[in-house]
Amino acid sequence: MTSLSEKDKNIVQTFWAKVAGREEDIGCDAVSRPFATKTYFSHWKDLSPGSDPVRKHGATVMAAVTDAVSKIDDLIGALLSLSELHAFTLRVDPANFKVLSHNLLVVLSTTFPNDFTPEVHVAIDKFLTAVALALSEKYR
Ligand code: HEM
Repeated sequence: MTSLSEKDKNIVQTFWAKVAGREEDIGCDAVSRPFATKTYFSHWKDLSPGSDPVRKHGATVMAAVTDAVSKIDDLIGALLSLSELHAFTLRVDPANFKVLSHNLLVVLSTTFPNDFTPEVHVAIDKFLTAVALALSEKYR
């Protein structure tokens, strides 16, 4: 398991306080960026970047990530039911978690150019990797 140091955890939690209230915009932007969306979301009426369902889903994903920040000491436990959902019900290829993590990093860095220092970049990257790993738990 990727280990987040106490320092990493503090950096993630401090940075995430700035994200609060902007989850919908950030999530919408991150899931709008081209990735394997079409494969899994073909049942949606409008898949275009920024469409209502994309915006709503962006907010849902970000709410889950924000929740994970508050449970940073037990990410596997916190994300177990979501891992089950993605593995067994949605059958999402876990490789996509990495793509979404990267998209989120890009959006966070451009949304908060001054706060996204190299130190923050490393801590958030480690955190999102740990989230992706926790979401992959039920695939094994
Ligand atoms: C940080 C990574 C992710 C988090 C935290 C996350 C979180 C969530 C949450 C909270 C839901 C709603 C669950 C519910 O309705 O009970 C959801 C649904 C879903 N997720 Fe994820 N997800 C992530 C990554 C992905 C990726 C990478 C894909 C596929 C490329 C994906 C595909 C889906 C699909 C297809 C649904 C159902 C959407 C619908 O039809 O309404 N997720 N996810």
